[in-house]
Amino acid sequence: MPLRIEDYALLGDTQTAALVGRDGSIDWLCLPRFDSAACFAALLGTPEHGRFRIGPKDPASRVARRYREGTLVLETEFTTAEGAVRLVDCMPLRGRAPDVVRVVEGVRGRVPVSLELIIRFDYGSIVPWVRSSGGALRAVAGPDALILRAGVPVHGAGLTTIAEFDVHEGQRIPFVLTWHPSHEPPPEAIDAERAVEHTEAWWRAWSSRCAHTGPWKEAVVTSLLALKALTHAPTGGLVAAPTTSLPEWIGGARNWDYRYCWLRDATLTLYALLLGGYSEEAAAWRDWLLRAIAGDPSKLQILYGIAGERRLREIELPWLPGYEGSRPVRAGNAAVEQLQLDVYGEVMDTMYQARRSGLAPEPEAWRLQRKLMDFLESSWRRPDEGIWEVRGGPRPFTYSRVMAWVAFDRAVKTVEQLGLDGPVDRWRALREAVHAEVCEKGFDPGRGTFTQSYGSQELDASTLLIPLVGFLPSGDPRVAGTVRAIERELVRGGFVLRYTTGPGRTPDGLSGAEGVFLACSFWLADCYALMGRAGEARALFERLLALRNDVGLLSEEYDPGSRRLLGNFPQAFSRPCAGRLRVQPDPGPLRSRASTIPLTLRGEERRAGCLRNSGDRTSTDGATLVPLASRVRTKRTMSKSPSPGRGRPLRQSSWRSPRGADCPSHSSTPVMCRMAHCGASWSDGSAAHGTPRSATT
Ligand SMILES: OC[C@H]1O[C@H](O[C@H]2O[C@H](CO)[C@@H](O)[C@H](O)[C@H]2O)[C@H](O)[C@@H](O)[C@@H]1O
Repeated sequence: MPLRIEDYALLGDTQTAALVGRDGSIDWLCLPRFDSAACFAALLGTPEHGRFRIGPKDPASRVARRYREGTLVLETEFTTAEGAVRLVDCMPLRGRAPDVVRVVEGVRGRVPVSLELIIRFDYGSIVPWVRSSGGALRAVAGPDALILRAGVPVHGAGLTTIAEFDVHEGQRIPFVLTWHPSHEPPPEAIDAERAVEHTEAWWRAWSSRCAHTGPWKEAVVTSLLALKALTHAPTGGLVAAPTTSLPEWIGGARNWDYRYCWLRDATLTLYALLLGGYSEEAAAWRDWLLRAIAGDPSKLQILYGIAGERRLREIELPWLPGYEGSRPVRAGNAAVEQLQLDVYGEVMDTMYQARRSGLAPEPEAWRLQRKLMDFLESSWRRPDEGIWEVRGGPRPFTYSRVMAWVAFDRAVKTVEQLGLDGPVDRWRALREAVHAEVCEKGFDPGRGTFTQSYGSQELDASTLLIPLVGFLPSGDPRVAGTVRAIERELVRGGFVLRYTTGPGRTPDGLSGAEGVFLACSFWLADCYALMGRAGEARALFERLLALRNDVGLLSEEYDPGSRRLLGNFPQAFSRPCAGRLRVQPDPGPLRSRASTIPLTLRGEERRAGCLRNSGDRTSTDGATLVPLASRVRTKRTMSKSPSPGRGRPLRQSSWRSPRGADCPSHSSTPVMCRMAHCGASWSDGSAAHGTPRSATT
């Protein structure tokens, strides 16, 4: 049985990611990309579906984990009756091939350690042929090959690779697992120790550029590191989460594949990165966006594959029993076929913010945006599937139309403020028409709240975004009424449901319940801050931070009853981002609004994690709005750099540190080296024990 979701930590190389449990087991890994089939899928089944565990042979009395500061290099320390060992895990930034590097360090005493490697390609379904080759172990099936270079002898037992060895104080034993296409020769070995050093230095150089100077710095940096790990460096795409089918309710069927790029999720993430000072990632995502959506505007999708692929056919993987029995396990996502009108607002706002941030203009972008606006002009009244991607049929969702307003508003502002050319009077008129219709049909005057869709009685937490996108000011009584209604009807255990499920409730076409939605809970905190309710904003924000696991990660949802994280993990949507709230740790008593500033909120920060308020002015909330460009760093020098430890160029760019020095991971000379191999001969599964081959590296 897999561990609790919160017991996993993330490793990543900005092309794919692994989840490592507190027990030292990598239970989830897709290679070579986030959306490739998993070679370790124990997370959604049993160890027999693939995992790579290194840990003490006997039960540990204590397990402590942490990322090395400012990095995604994970240390897991196990204390046993015999002493203590530390497992250092990372995925080096990729050169030619993806690697997982694991180093066991003896901390105290002499600790018996066991290794178990179960490779099952294609989501736990294929047992590979395994051969010893050149002192390494090579597992092959179909297009995939994995090679293990181990610092101790390993051997086969049944369908598993195992090793048992003692680790004494001061000893260090390396392991490197490398994927490559099976038709190609294995990549050269890397030096595990150098790779750890370089990976650490790379992440530290990246995180040291964080522009956030306010409170909760550690939470912000961890959040940004996770977001960076969810970006796909070669294309600039950004996945919603690196997992599929972690359930929104234990035992339930609301299990979805998030290893793709949602325009919505990526847009929200982009703001967090921009606010953190990471304009290169923002530019890369803007370019990804323009490539992905190029073409006929009526063909705009709400999500794409990592490189902009359009077909993401949803299938079930019936051989996987699912996380704690939560079936079905799905790959692909049928939401790709849906109309979700909010996406147009998200795209228009992203492009508007990008221009205001000083990102180099992209000549084709405005032409494309104008086409999108033409499409929206004729389509904004169409029923759609909405932000929550309901599967119960299209409806006139209120939030979708709020975002149509955002699209027209940002089009107008792009002309007015940035001097681009367009039918601004027509867009102004449309903006007004949408606003009037939403306020008339999406608002229930009897209850004083915006509703989920026109004429519906249901509430929806997406309407919390109304003041955050600038549709109405936070002082508007309709906003206050909506916040009150949501507090009354959608709050559970202090957090926010996106809507209520069950018979007669939101017709989402799905059965079963779900947890509270963490992004919506952050939005409520944002609303409190905007409304001058600083104490409540801070309290909710800190309650949300307290839900992060021991290494600072959040999933999509949470069950306040069982106190467990739920849903895909870690989820980009759920990040406390840089500057989400700039509530001072202790603001003292609130003063009247519109007087002096009770909360140190800046305009772009007020929109952190969601779309920014649109004006550059002093708001009626008494918060100072500061142009985004004033906080975003200028583009840095980018250079080609060597691969950590393997002597091949990295495909991605490196950065200079804030102080101008080269990132140490890229300025040092690459080393060509090989690990000591055991040369053991054995097999995994049906393959015969192989004769050791000469090294192929
Ligand atoms: O609730 C049903 C839908 O759930 C998923 O969508 C959710 O995740 C998306 C990615 O984070 C997010 O953009 C969306 O707003 C969420 O509702 C799932 O991907 C859908 O297929 C499913 O219908």
